[in-house]
Amino acid sequence: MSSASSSPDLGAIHKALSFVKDPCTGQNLGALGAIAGVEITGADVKVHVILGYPALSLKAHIEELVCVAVSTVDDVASVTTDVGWLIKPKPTANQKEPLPGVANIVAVASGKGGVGKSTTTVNLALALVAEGATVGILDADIYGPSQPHMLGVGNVRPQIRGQKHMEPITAHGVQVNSMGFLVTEQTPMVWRGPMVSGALQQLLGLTIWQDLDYLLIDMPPGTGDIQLTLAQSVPVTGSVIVTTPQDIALLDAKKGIEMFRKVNVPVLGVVENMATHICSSCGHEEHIFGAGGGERIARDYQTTLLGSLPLDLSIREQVDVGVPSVVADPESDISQTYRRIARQMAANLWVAQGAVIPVIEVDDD
Ligand SMILES: Nc1ncnc2c1ncn2[C@@H]1O[C@H](COP(=O)(O)OP(=O)(O)OP(=O)(O)O)[C@@H](O)[C@H]1O
Repeated sequence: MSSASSSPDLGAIHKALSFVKDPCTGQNLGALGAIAGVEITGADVKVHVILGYPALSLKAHIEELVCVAVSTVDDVASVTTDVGWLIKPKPTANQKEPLPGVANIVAVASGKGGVGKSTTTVNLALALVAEGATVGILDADIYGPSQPHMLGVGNVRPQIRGQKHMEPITAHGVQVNSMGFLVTEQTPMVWRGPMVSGALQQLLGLTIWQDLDYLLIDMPPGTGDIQLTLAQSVPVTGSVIVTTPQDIALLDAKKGIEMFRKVNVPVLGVVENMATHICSSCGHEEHIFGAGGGERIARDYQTTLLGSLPLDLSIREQVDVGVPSVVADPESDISQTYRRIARQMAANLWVAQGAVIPVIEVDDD
């Protein structure tokens, strides 16, 4: 900083900002189009930053990075900054019309059943809310619809509006509707892909979603006809694959990645669930389902390992009573991991150009 008598140069400020990297994408804020404005009043500078993903827990950190960078410019006396976010709809490869009230649809899928896809979906949705987004969940897991139960509203039914429209149920700040309200325990067995996709489209279209930045779809497990038809029949903007590090689950997860690539839905990354277990008596850490699987699959398929969750009693207990970890214990390591994964997923969606997402350093904030 030099004399404050003359005004700082705008070009020099932008140059300084070009060295500020967004912690999630690793790209500079200027290249991301995130510098929404620079106001110079005498020697005072105000920088407006608008990110394309919710980043409440990174806000202060990014503001500091911006202030430090701009304060090195000649003739700057003071810097203030304001980091916000605006989540815009991304176009989809299948060019389906966007749903009213929904900016982006993210399908959460797993090849294998029982790997924790629904548990991960609900915690990621709540993590996105905690980071400052408006979020809904469509429970399309016809084999085991569990979202209303995991959100503690298993006994509530959506309100019908004007004969056929449904109001989603809101729980812990997330809007939710479920295919479980349409099916009996027997129906999934006899439904084929087109029938499921028809029911899903109906449910999606007839639910009055309120200004969602993200609608997460909890997909049925598997990579067959049903899942492929689902992925093609709605305007899906991105997908996330949940797997355990076990070889058999990884094999199925690969099929999931291939399925989404086939229909040109960007794979935003892989979440490794039940990666380790820490014994509650002796504290010994074990890789029950094997080690490094998520990282391998992400590397082999040029996608991102968004993060790993441990096999932890609290995760199971908290969804069982309808208060998932991110709400039950927001400051815990587990909740922070869900929030980091959610931010990275949303940031990857922001920069997604096509089916292949570059491998990105996940910043440990
Ligand atoms: N990280 C974890 N630690 C401990 N328990 C977990 C974890 N993740 C999920 N679970 C538990 O594992 C069981 C299966 O999880 P979940 O229902 O989320 O799996 P899913 O992949 O959605 O299953 P499905 O294939 O039936 O849809 C649940 O009882 C859940 O509470």
